[in-house]
Amino acid sequence: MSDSKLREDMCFWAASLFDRGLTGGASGNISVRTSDGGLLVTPTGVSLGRLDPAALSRFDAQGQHIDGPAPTKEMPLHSAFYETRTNAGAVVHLHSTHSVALSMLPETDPEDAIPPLTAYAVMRVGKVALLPFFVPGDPAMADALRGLGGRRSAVLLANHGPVVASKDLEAAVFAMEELEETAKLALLLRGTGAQPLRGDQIAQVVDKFKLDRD
Ligand SMILES: O=C(CO)COP(=O)(O)O
Ligand SMILES: [Zn+2]
Repeated sequence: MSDSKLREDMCFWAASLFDRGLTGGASGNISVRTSDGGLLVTPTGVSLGRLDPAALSRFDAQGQHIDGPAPTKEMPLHSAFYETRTNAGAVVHLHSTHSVALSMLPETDPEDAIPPLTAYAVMRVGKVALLPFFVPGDPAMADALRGLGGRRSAVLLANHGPVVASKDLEAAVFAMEELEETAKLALLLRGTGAQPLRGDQIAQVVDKFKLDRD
């Protein structure tokens, strides 16, 4: 995909996420792999609702900032995803309300923070690791992600928000939408006795769509 199309797509999806209330103010950030092995990254301190395609941060394949404004302060976290999941083509981080709420509940399983309630949660999100709280921009967040060895495509930062990596930007946005909707369902259903999918039902989905879920 051309650099200019990637820039347009980033602005389109960022505005779409912002307009749907999935992240507010100047929260959240996005990065996308370019065809030369570099990255296009949202600048720090900007609203995802008002990105300018001509004002994105650009990195080369060696990870050097080559032009555009200063990148998101979560660059170490984004880089850690690309390092550990070599087929990742995009990373999206938001402060979406229901996921943030779930990250604080004592019953949230740190190994499986977004329960497998629906087939699409299993297909698009998989198991989500809950990482501890870090101050935004702390490079220790990247070390915690590296500790997962690339086994998870999505993580939930405690008291902060979700981060998703996928093969391209559209897939990362779709996975993020599914993650947030599943977190919303989990909160709505709290205390009702509603059942997540059983192990054998998850296995059917994993088998049919040839997923990797360990
Ligand atoms: O969500 C954010 C920090 O976690 C937003 O930070 P940036 O504006 O630096 O991208
Ligand atoms: Zn954040």
